[in-house]
Amino acid sequence: MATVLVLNSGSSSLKYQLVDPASGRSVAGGIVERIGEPTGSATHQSGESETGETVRDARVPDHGAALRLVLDLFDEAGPSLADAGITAVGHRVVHGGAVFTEPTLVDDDVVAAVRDLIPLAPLHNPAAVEGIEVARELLAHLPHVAVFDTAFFAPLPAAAATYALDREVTAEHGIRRYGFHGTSHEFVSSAVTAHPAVVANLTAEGRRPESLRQVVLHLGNGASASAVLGGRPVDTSMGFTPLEGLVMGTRPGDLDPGIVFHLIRAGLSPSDVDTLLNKRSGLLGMAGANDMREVRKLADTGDADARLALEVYLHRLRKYVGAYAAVLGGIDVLTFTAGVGENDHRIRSGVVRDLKFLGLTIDPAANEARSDEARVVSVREQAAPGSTAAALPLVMVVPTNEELAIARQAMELAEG
Ligand SMILES: Nc1ncnc2c1ncn2[C@@H]1O[C@H](COP(=O)(O)OP(=O)(O)O)[C@@H](O)[C@H]1O
Ligand SMILES: CC(=O)OP(=O)(O)O
Ligand SMILES: [Mg+2]
Repeated sequence: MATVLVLNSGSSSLKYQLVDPASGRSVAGGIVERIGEPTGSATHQSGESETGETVRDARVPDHGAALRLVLDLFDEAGPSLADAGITAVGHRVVHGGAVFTEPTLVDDDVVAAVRDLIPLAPLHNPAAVEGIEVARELLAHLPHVAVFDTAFFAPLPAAAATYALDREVTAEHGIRRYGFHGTSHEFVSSAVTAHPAVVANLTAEGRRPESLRQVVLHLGNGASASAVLGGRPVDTSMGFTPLEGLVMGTRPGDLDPGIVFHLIRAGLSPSDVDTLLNKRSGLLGMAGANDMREVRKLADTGDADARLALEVYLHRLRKYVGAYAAVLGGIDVLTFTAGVGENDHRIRSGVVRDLKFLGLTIDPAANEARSDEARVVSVREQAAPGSTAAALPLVMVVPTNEELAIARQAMELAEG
């Protein structure tokens, strides 16, 4: 067996998985949480069953310490990394700027370039740099591959990627829409294109996959939407940084830039505003909790702030789906993914409920059923007489797997 160790360094967490890219199986994995806070914890899963779980509470000062803890957990709870057939380490890097549009073998120059991009992704790139540096030290015998969130969106059409600013300023500062969560948008939109219900529809209608119009909603702690035509991105909601677009756990998404100047003139420093927008806004700012499960709980007990936060969240989503329907000239498949998108059926029905004019529907039983599989949750009208496939447009739930996508790309590059 040949495996890849995938590291996803977040601002305060380190997620990791040992993946067999050939079978898609996750051999082991886990998460170190609350890095840099007074109390941290690690949860390590040494197999696919719940029983193989080891939990360790400890203060974890930085991402280097987190990786050391992970390697200790592999030593103690297994599986042994020495016998796991690791061929590469894959690193998720959020911002690749204009420099990185493909998975890249890491050397000192690559680390330096990722460090130079820190101002564009202050919540994400510092952790990636730290994770890569420590991993290269502790796992020096292995090739390290960086996979960038921005890569999938590099071919965005100029009309979507360009900000309507002074062209000299945009050129001098590299200002454009880069887009993020690209590994997830690519993985999910490809899974949709290959899904039997979609293939059957295209065949029944005599259409080629190149004409498939998709909107993908990646709703996790960070959240983004993409419009994808025949597998190529044509628009996305995150922009120069991962701040723009949808309402997120701690980020506001779209915002009048005039608010920033107003707050600075009112006495906040640029770094205060940065912290406000990256860490204290979104669901957390409006409702006091960044986790959708907690916001729901509060709303269900009648908390007015939480109810408003949910309305703002849904309103923004409907706006983007409508906008992307206009960009694509219609929607064939609307897909929900990531923590909120995969698990919260009320968000899904809340988005689709008012989009009947686009032909989008929701089947309550299918929508509320629990499953880890890619599935159709819209009403299953027949695509053609005698066909078992539901007619387009479809609403789908497709679990994302950024780790598997990174593992495949890292393996491909490492094996040359
Ligand atoms: N059962 C659930 N119902 C609603 N929301 C959920 C559920 N499980 C997880 N979430 C949401 O998903 C988020 C995490 O999503 P995830 O895709 O793992 O994000 P990230 O990769 O950004 O950490 C949580 O913050 C929470 O808001
Ligand atoms: C780019 C981004 O927002 O990533 P995450 O959702 O992991 O915070
Ligand atoms: Mg994520």
